[in-house]
Amino acid sequence: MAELVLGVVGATGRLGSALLAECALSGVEVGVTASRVGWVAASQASVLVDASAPEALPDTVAYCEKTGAALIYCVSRISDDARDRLRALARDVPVVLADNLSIGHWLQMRLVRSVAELTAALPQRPLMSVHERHPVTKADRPSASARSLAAAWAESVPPELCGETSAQRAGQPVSDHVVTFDVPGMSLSITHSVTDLRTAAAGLLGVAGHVRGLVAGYHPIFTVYSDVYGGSAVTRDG
Ligand SMILES: NC(=O)C1=CN([C@@H]2O[C@H](COP(=O)(O)OP(=O)(O)OC[C@H]3O[C@@H](n4cnc5c(N)ncnc54)[C@H](OP(=O)(O)O)[C@@H]3O)[C@@H](O)[C@H]2O)C=CC1
Ligand SMILES: O=C(O)C1=N[C@H](C(=O)O)C[C@H](O)C1
Repeated sequence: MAELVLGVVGATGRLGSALLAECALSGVEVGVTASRVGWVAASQASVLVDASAPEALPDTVAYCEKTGAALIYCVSRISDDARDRLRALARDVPVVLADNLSIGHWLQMRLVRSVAELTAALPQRPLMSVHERHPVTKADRPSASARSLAAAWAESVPPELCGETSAQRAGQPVSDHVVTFDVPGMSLSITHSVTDLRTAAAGLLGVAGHVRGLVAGYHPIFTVYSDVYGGSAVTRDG
């Protein structure tokens, strides 16, 4: 298989620049960068990462269709129309939907599923709620990660046990996601905090080679991490 060459759409942004820095540290070639100013292609990317904004999707899809590059899509606001375009692209190339690239999010998702399994036979099952916090600069709400956490719980419990998802815009970069399980007289919370987007960039580079070798199709980042780092509790996250 050819060498991994990354393309980064949104290269001047918070996540994109963390990715470029991580590529420089690990010696991964970056063949394409893009921002609102335009696209710069020094060599053909085998994996394109879109860490930009919903408006970039047509150019991103066109690049992957033309070159066969796999796509890792990180933009957190995905309209129904965008989802349809991504699913259509996934007929031809691997498309990874990356709601949250931090390994901590993968662990938190797995813990939510474990709590669902462990509480299935309890006389009273907990109500789960999700709270997410991002800085005031985050454009959308609730976060993609918060929606995935709520969906993971909803897969295996009745609707009355699915509590609120709340969103707060305040505080430090980058994010907190807290899932809380309540039964009368007791609460259990599991918190995932990200303080530096380097963790997201490192998570992505850890699986980029694997993504390049995936078959065409729609692959949630949750399943990618489960494939690479083990375990079998695999369902959807997007
Ligand atoms: N999955 C994950 O782990 C994470 C996901 N995200 C998500 O990634 C996305 C980007 O976040 P963040 O880095 O904070 O955003 P920033 O606002 O810091 O950066 C946005 C980037 O996208 C570029 N851009 C905007 N519009 C276009 C366009 N039409 N064509 C090409 N490039 C464009 C900007 O270019 P310019 O400089 O020219 O404006 C800039 O490089 C968000 O949806 C965010 O929620 C963020 C962090 C982690
Ligand atoms: O915009 C961000 O910063 C982040 N967005 C992602 C999300 O919407 O879940 C992941 C992480 O929380 C950082």
